[in-house]
Amino acid sequence: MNPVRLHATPLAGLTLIEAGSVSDARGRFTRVFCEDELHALQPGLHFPQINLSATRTRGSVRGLHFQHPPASEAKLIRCLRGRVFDVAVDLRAGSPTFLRWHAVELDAEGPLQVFIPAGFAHGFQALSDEVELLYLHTARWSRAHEGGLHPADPRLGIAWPLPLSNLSARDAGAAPLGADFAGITP
Ligand SMILES: Cc1cn([C@H]2C[C@H](O)[C@@H](COP(=O)(O)OP(=O)(O)O[C@H]3O[C@H](C)C(=O)[C@H](O)[C@H]3O)O2)c(=O)[nH]c1=O
Repeated sequence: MNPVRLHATPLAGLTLIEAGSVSDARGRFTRVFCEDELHALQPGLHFPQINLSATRTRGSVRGLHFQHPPASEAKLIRCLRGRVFDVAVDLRAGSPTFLRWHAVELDAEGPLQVFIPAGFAHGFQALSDEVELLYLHTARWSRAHEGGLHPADPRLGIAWPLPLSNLSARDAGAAPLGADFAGITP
């Protein structure tokens, strides 16, 4: 099996994971997560909740979401079907890259996954129809601690590849970031 490779990004802790896989005449076997291999990302990495979303139409956007402390969460994201423009925004109070975003294209055929540390907001745009995304969460979902940003928030300036579509009422109604927003301490 090809070894897993970790790639840093300009946002400290946000890491691209080139998952280990082996291909043969039958197809491909991919190791999505291994405690030992990904210990370097976060000691004691543990995922009490795993979610799966299916998005039907190209251009649809889900997010940007995060959870406030004490329910702040890191996420490991894997595209299982189609292709997405996956975005993480640094919300960590005092971070030198506060409110900066970074995006990566993930697709079901490639080895790339992304690890998003606690303190980041996450969202994605479907670049194909029929997208499925797998999320491994380091915290349980807590409606009381949910936070959200509008994907078109002018303070973020995210360069989405396609016109935004199919936002949920929650995402479309997300309040713009106030000038006084100082971030979260995960
Ligand atoms: C996350 C979650 C949600 N829910 C309920 C809440 C809503 O009634 C429904 C859909 O949740 P939401 O509209 O937040 O789903 P998305 O807009 O697809 O958000 C997801 O996609 C973006 C990109 C993310 O990063 C979030 O982690 C993830 O929540 O499931 C649950 O019951 N359990 C859960 O763990």
